[in-house]
Amino acid sequence: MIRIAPSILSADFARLGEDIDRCTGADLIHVDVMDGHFVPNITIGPPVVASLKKHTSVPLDVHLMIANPQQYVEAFAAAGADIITLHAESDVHLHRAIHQVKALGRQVGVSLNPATPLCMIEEVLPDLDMVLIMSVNPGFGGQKFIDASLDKIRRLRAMISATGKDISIEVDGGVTMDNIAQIHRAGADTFVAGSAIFSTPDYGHTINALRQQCR
Ligand SMILES: O=C(CO)[C@H](O)[C@H](O)COP(=O)(O)O
Ligand SMILES: [Fe+2]
Repeated sequence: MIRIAPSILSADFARLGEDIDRCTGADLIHVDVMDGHFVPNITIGPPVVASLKKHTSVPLDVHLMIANPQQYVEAFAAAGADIITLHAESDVHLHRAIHQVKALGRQVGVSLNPATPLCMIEEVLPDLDMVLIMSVNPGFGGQKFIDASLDKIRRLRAMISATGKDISIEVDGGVTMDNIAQIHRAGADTFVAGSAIFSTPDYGHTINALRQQCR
């Protein structure tokens, strides 16, 4: 399975619906939620997710880069998030937060910053639908892929194999036409791409080309 998830952080917020419609072939729409505390940037909240839900049938992949995620999980689930991903660094009670998302009937992911080791999720890995490896420091689009992420993805794939469960590895940050095949070979199956898609004239064509690079 290969999933391409355009990150609307790089879309034109004044024409969000139109930009999403132009993402033909997208498997997920990646929604970056930033609060100005956990990361040094502010983006969007549940009302925008609710509007997107009404606009598109593509599943919404909500990446929470916020402090106290447990306080907001219910609102994002009610707004229509299909996958809710929290950062391991943002909640010392990660187990509770994961089970809060599951109890709301949503798929759950946990994200790790580039400096956070894989052992942070060892105890909760079998509970997860997805692990999101940040391949840039979160907060902004258009940054360069951190090459050390490749080895981290390989080690995570081995950890997942040992669980015997079907857990996705999503990679977010600096994914391009030039490196997506290498990231796929390392073990990732879900690819977030913001600037690599929204800086091109034909988003659908670029999504298809990114997928073809993995084949
Ligand atoms: O979570 C994110 C940043 O914190 C974004 O999803 C990510 O940066 C995508 O942008 P690009 O593909 O341009 O790197
Ligand atoms: Fe993201």
